[in-house]
Amino acid sequence: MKLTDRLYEEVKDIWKGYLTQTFVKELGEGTLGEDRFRFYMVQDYCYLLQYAKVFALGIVKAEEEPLMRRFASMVHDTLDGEMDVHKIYMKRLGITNEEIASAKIALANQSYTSYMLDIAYKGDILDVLVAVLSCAWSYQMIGEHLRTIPGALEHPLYGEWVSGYSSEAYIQSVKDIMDAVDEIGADISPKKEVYIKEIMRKCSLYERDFWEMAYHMDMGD
Ligand SMILES: Cc1ncc(CO)c(N)n1
Repeated sequence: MKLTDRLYEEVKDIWKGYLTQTFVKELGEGTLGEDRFRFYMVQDYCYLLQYAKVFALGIVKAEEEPLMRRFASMVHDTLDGEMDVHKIYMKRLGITNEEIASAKIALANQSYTSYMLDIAYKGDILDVLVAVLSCAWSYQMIGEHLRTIPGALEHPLYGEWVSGYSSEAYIQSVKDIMDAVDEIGADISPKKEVYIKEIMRKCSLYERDFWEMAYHMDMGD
């Protein structure tokens, strides 16, 4: 079994739960309140800026040019691929750059991004990759699930989100991360495997909390 398969085994129960969380369910059904989605967009934009920095730490820690380039393209995929979806929504929802720049980051968001950055700062290349794996891969799973709901792709507001997170380009960017995890993590010790499984699990729990935070528009203060 590949390392990514073993990591998936660790978190699959948590991931299944995402599909029944109110934010994700209502997003798929198209009934999610626009105010909740707007809150999510602002927070997720802030989240992705930090997430891009986690990849950037991969560039810093990579010893060889080809690996540096792989992380550089992950930074690019985030800032100029995934965030294109956010930019479309910002325009539509009237979220300005000024609003983003002065937005306060919600507690659950701050805790999650601080955790990923902490793991990445103190760890190695594999830790960097595993810190972002749950985020990227679980969004693909959610996108692919929501896509099967009749009308979800055509929804005037939420269709773009569903198509973005189930697109060829997004799936390829997740595959790049998974391939790197399987290559770099091919011969790790049992002790190291326990350590990265814990990262995977914590990030998956933070994802669950992020969906809850978004639905309740909860700044945590
Ligand atoms: C909170 C969160 N997790 C994962 C992703 C996917 O990168 C995202 N955009 N936001």
